[in-house]
Amino acid sequence: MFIIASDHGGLELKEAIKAFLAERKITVSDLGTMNSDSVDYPDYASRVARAITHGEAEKGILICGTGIGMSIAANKFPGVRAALITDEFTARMSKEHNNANIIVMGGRVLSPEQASAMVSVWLDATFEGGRHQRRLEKISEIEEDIRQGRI
Ligand SMILES: O=C(CO)[C@H](O)[C@H](O)[C@H](O)COP(=O)(O)O
Repeated sequence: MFIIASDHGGLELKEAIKAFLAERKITVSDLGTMNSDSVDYPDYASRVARAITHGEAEKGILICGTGIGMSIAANKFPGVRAALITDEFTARMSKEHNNANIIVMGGRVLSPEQASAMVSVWLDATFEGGRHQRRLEKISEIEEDIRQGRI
């Protein structure tokens, strides 16, 4: 499953990305927010990140004003690799090197055209594995150390 969420600062960009994905016949589930009322980004980061942690979704998109708060919150969840991307290069790297299962963007930073191109690059890219897999395993070891109370 592919899921998306935003706060009020990312609402407009979320709608633009949903329209772009619909054009490409890609199904995405919208976990909110659904209107421009002010909300708290950790609540929406949690909806997407929790689903990734529990294996209920394979990939997600999060959008707030800058993308910063969503990134901080989402990366608290085990197994989540949420990448704050800023352009097509970081979008591609986030998959090829980091195997990001969530991309995060700033609704007050990017135009709909920029963001759609970045989503497209991320969806089409492939994780390279190899040395990058070794590095991801080290991140998983950090998570395990935290779980076991060693950190
Ligand atoms: O998390 C953020 C910043 O780190 C997001 O940009 C939020 O969307 C932003 O903080 C919301 O700000 P607002 O003044 O409450 O609209």
